Amino acid sequence: MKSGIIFVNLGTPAAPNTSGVRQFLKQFLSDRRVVEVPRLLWLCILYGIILPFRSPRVAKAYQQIWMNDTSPLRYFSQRLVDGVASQVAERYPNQEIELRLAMSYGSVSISDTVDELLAAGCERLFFLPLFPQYSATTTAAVHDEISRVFSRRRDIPQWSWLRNYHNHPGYIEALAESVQQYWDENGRGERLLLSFHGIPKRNVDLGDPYQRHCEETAQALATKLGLGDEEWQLSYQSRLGKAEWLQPYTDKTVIGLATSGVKKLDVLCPAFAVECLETIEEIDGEVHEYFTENGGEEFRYIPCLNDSEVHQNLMFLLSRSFIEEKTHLFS
Ligand SMILES: C=CC1=C(C)c2cc3[nH]c(cc4nc(cc5[nH]c(cc1n2)c(C)c5CCC(=O)O)C(CCC(=O)O)=C4C)c(C)c3C=C
Ligand SMILES: [Fe+2]
Ligand SMILES: [Fe+2]
Repeated sequence: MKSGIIFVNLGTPAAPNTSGVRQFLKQFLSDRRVVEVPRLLWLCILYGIILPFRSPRVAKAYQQIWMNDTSPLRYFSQRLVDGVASQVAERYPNQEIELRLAMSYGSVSISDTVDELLAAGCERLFFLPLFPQYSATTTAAVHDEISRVFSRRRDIPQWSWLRNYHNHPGYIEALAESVQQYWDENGRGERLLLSFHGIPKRNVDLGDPYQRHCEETAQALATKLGLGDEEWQLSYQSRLGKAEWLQPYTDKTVIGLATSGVKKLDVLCPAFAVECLETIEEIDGEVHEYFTENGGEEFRYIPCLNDSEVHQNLMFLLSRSFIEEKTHLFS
């Protein structure tokens, strides 16, 4: 029986220009899972302020980081999936398994990817959102889209998904290995800052487990690296709008560390499977500058897992339970 594995990332503009970014932001920020502000008020803010003013500014930022004719997010995600596909082909030579990358927003959509795999004869599908920590803003949005796609079909295939892997030993090990390798090559900073993408605090108050997942990832990684409480810190980045988001904020934390005399700071962004605008431009750009402007000397950004071998191995490991699952034998 032919199977399909669909890795899902957030999405990225089709082109690094104002119209490409506008189209991407429009789709992304219209999703009720992402923004829970009352609809009419939000549409006024989105169409009156965010789309006209933010799109050209963000387009410039994407131009700075665009690589190999695409965004780093798509580039590294695709290379990661290609690497896992090679491993799967090698380890399961007698099984027909197709691997694809799809995006929650922009192309290639989850809907087109499912259509393609079903047309190719896949009878079971596995979705693996590249969000280690569950949040309704990202993971549930993927689930909504999967449900929407199947709601239009009469014959729904056997399908499953991986909801989260924030404390999977393989994920913690992969992060620890990546940090340790960075330290082996560059020495250690005075402090390790673990900066996660933020969400509004209200979402957590209403039951989103994201903050707990981030804390569990951070604690497990610190334990794996043998770090004492004074040697690491957790913070939340990428706040948008005026409402309170999860605290402490990354920018304020970094300024605080610099002004309190930390000269050499290591920074890792564990919520991002691969490099993107929020890591390259925001963390290694803006936040990096805040550190040096306030007395810090070395801001050392540790890259995401990207398309590294440890990351490919982790994704292979996370896919294996689906590949070897026996439920399809009953159909
Ligand atoms: C409005 C609120 C936003 C929430 C909530 C949010 C949650 C969230 N996002 C990611 C991962 C990524 N976000 C990225 C870009 C991005 N995010 C928001 C807003 C929210 N994100 C915006 C407006 C943008 C676009 C850039 C900008 O205008 O600043 C990206 C990068 C995409 C790329 O192509 O590089 C990622 C990845 C997570 C994990 C998350 C909640 C847990
Ligand atoms: Fe985001
Ligand atoms: Fe941002």
